[in-house]
Amino acid sequence: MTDSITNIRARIADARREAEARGISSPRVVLVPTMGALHDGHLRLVDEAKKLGEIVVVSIFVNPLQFGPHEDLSAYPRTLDADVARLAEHDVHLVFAPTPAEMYPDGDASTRVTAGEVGFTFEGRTRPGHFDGMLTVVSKLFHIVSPDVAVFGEKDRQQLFLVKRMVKDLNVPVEVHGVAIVRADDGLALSSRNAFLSEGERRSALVLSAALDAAEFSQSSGVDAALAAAHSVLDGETSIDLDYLAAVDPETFSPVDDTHVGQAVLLIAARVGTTRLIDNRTLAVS
Ligand SMILES: Nc1ncnc2c1ncn2[C@@H]1O[C@H](COP(=O)(O)OP(=O)(O)OP(=O)(O)O)[C@@H](O)[C@H]1O
Ligand SMILES: CC(C)(CO)[C@@H](O)C(=O)[O-]
Ligand code: BAL
Repeated sequence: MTDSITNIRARIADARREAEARGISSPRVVLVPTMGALHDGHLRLVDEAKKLGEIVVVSIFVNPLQFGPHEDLSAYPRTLDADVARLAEHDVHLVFAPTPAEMYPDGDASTRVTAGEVGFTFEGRTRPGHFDGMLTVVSKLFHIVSPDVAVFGEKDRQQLFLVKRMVKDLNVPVEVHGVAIVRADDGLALSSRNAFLSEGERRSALVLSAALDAAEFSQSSGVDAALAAAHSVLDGETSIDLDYLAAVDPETFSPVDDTHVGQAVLLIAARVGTTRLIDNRTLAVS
């Protein structure tokens, strides 16, 4: 039996040959990396991927390397059969879903990609090692699939920043494309982890996007005013446990102060019950 790494490479090579036979001289391979439990946010990434190239590959792998010892690795939702069926309905047939043993035959990866300073802030501060694990697996996926383009969601804004920086720092020949956050009608950013929320917790979780809405409303008064507006929504909200609320420069991911003018990204992370959620909004501060 061939392993899924050998298999996906052969299937991508076949897809290239088929596209060339149809007269497409240099078909572009577009990779959408995911951890599965697919929702409409993932499918938006797939729709973007289809616009960016002729051969779309979706990877589904819950990467142990990016989970801390007390995080939700074992509980993380795994719905592979439903995911593959949903992708087939979207005309995506190249799904790379390796086992941990295929990705880490030695049980671990001694060689890692490190995220540097930004990897220790915000998500990285609460989840030490998370971004090294994430960049290491993304790097492996890039080597396995050899995509021309890779698509990531802006919901994981720090991740997108770090992947773009890795590609630049290491001269990886992949174009990284970001996709805007897909939200439910009530404003909650779609996330696989939303499946963990009870009805009440889901209602409480709406305060994250409400805080970002308030900040956006005040963006013309500067960074401090935007942060204060967000805090006024969060203050006294006992049903969530705020991890961070901060404004960063999208070019550097460094925190910005009230003198900052131009684009700033407001980041928020909070625990709702036992579920940790993140969200963000790009503001134009003046
Ligand atoms: N609501 C969303 N809008 C846009 N992109 C999204 C959204 N949710 C996830 N993505 C993107 O999909 C890709 C795969 O993410 P992942 O499989 O971890 O799903 P997730 O919903 O972010 O799950 P998690 O609960 O782990 O945060 C990432 O690039 C992520 O940013
Ligand atoms: C990019 C990724 C698939 C790497 O495991 C993961 O971090 C995710 O789903 O965002
Ligand atoms: N969606 C980012 C992957 C993670 O939380 O581990």
